Amino acid sequence: MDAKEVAKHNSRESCYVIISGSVYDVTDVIEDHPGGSQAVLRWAGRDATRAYVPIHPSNTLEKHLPKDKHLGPVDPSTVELEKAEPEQTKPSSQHGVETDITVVQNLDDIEAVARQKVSAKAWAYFNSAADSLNSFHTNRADWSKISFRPRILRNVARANMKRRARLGHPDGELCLARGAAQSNIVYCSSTYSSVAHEDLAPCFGKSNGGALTFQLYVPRKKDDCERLIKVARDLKCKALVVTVDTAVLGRREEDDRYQAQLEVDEGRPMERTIATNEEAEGGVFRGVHCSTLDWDDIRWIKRLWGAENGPVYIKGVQTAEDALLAMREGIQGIYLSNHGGRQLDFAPSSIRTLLEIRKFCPEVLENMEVYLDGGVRRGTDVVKALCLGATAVGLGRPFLYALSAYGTDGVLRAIELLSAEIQTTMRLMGVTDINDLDLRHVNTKILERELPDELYSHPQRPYKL
Ligand SMILES: Cc1cc2nc3c(=O)[nH]c(=O)nc-3n(C[C@H](O)[C@H](O)[C@H](O)COP(=O)(O)O)c2cc1C
Repeated sequence: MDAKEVAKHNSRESCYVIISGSVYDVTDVIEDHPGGSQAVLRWAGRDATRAYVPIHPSNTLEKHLPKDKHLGPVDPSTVELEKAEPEQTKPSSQHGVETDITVVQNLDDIEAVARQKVSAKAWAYFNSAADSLNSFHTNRADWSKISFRPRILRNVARANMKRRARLGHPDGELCLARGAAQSNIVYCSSTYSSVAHEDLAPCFGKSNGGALTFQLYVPRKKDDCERLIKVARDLKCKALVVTVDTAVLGRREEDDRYQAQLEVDEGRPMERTIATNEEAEGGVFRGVHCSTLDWDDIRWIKRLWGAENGPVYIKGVQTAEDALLAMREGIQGIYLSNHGGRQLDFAPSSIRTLLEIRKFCPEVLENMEVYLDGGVRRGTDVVKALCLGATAVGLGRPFLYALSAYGTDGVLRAIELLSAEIQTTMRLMGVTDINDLDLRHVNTKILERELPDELYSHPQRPYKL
């Protein structure tokens, strides 16, 4: 096909794109695209290879686009070369000098290297958070409201760091999976992993450690949901982690601003659809996830997954009430998270939610696995979470940064640094076994003062869980 012919199909009504020398009719999938319709329409009638390839698993088109929409090769002599996006790559430091991996001493150092290395587009995506960034900043600030109560004169020459944990949350790429497997860490692969799930699974072969779990964004169509759960089951993922805090997508302004400016610079301003929910259709608002998701759906998902395949966890719990409801529903574990501050602004940090659970329904901690993430950057953060009863913690951005800065080596370095910090913290607290960490070892008074006095209740309108 001639590229001029492709260029005619440049609208919502008829949308062709060129990817790696082939033409595809993507008209029918515009509305279902996880990045929103604009992400596709931006490339309507054009060569989308450079935008598409880095973030999609290689088999995506085969899997999601019917064969009759694969329109065959484009005549290469008719394709105009697309201008490279500005700032696609940057020197590794302001002075153009590589920072050796041995120089980075903590996760913030790694983030600083990544910031220098990644494209402006990637930075905007990784770093962005909702609205005024309050949740994002609180996630880090709340850790400093808890202090330790160290004990002295204990022999800490040996420290046991092993703990039975079934879930963590580094975000998903092949290097992350390899790093997790090598370091015996649980890896939770995103629904939108840019590496096919089938390619991640072998990293967790018999001779390796760690475990693969599957994060599920519930799509609006039931059969899409069934298909995803089947993928997770077929790959023998050890747990299903259902993300429940994305009924609508938070507004990540840094990311949106970056994209919009790019369009303006290229003379193609975006459609002004952002603030309205007029596109909402079939129970979906701003985004592609199911906006009608409720406890009935969770029951359905649990049945579909099957108890014999491992636990189902829900990710995005932000109150004691919902933790209690999850327990009553017989959910095996909850994952306290505000999505790294990317969803609701002014959401509680997960450590605050954990403290709230301790205060109002400590039985949750006896009966369920409780994971958390958000702003975990130091071994001291991890130790505080464990003292308060978390089963394990997850990290999002730090591993994206580690991967961006140094590939798999960066992931291993980040794990090494964090692990060393945890050990040092434990020893300086006089603790030799990670399983001995408990409430005795922390002072939570400052953060406790900021918790509600009670779960809201009104004489005429009694509180409904
Ligand atoms: C770039 C990026 C992509 C993310 N993608 C997903 C996702 O696909 N599914 C999900 O449940 N959470 C996703 N999250 C949220 C993370 O799983 C995690 O909850 C959060 O990043 C933890 O906060 P932290 O980045 O401060 O460690 C994403 C976060 C970032 C920064």
